[in-house]
Amino acid sequence: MKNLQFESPSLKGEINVPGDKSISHRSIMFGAISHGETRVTGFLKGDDCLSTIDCFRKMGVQIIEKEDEILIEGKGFEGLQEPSEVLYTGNSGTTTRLLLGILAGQPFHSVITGDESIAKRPMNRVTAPLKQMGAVIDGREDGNLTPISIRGGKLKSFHYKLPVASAQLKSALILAGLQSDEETVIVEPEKTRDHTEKMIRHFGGSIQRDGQKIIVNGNQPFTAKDVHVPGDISSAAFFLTAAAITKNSSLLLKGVGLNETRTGILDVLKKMEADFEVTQTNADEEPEGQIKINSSILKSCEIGGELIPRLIDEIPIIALLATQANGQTVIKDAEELKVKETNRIDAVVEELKKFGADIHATEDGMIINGPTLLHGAEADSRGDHRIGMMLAVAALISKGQVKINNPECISVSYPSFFNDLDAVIHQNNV
Ligand SMILES: O=C(O)C1=C[C@@H](OP(=O)(O)O)[C@@H](O)[C@H](O)C1
Ligand SMILES: C=C(OP(=O)(O)O)C(=O)O
Repeated sequence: MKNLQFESPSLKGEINVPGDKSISHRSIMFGAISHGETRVTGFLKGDDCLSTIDCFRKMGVQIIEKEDEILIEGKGFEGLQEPSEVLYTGNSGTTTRLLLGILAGQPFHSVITGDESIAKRPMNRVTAPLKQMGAVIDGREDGNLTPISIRGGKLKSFHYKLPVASAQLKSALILAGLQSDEETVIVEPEKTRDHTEKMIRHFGGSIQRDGQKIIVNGNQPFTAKDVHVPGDISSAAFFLTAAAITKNSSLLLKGVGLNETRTGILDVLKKMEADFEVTQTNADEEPEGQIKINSSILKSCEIGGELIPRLIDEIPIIALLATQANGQTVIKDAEELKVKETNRIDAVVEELKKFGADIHATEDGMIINGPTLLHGAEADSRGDHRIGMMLAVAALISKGQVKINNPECISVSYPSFFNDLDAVIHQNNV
């Protein structure tokens, strides 16, 4: 339980945003399936990414964790070994789904399982196409739910239209396709984060994109290459919101990843007329920059369509932002929120109602009327890191005490969240 109470806090100063979770996962995976030593800097030592390291170690990959870098001794796809233990993916959907794609091409048996949240998340979207490619997969509900066992092997050429816009599904199929002798063609309904594609090119491979179609050939050799992980814009989103909705705030967020498949939150801040400025500091394949944001007078907006995959993990904090915007904000086309760490439509709506927010759930999102004065509440992260951080930011503008149940889960994606928050708060703490 975390008790928070603030008196008109302002946020001032700088934050070095911790490493991007999606890129950190992929740095370990590509380091492992390439040949030679990969050095990763900026790696996010959050629980989810540590689960990825643990699974690859169980497959015989040597990974050394140092204070500020990770060293991976890559052995290629062919160097992965049959694990003698269950591969435990913790709370991480990304680890579970991408690993299934890698294991689909491996001629050995393994079992994947995770925590109680993972046990409820649909894996069919990945296991069904992987079975069609030739992997032997079983699990609860015919391979939909963990624990899942998989025996991979030779994979067939595959053309597949993704039924949902999911970077995890796309990436799992790409990782399987890389182990096939033939071509894999994937069509996505909407463009999702493209870190896997960028990693392939970074490690010396090739992958083509033609509109919504992605084409990848198997049997590509990957060569180790150092990876610099930029800061996670999904983590920065909590502080962007915190600064925008508190009075007399001015924050500088440094080292933020600006991959355009991830910057939907910036589009929303623009639509809401927030007072912020982005300066790109490098134009690498994964661009990076800094964002200066001040207290803002916000306007409501509509969020849906192609924007959704570009901000899917930011919706809980965007909902809080919307409680402080003038007018009605409508979030739609976001059914995918129901199959995250929690049902994030229900979790956001039910938890924010406890603070007095004017918010209600719809089939594919939520409707929020603002601005509303929030009051203290006893709230629950429900074991979902993004809900936990959203509640902590809500506490900044709530009159009275806020109690957050199970704040520990925040370490999944942002272990230093409360330290960073403490460092930028200027207030009369009660
Ligand atoms: O590929 C990734 O790294 C991720 C993709 C998204 O999930 P979906 O692919 O299920 O949309 C996102 O919600 C998750 O936090 C990370
Ligand atoms: C949905 C998330 O992660 P994952 O799917 O990897 O558990 C998230 O980080 O918000």
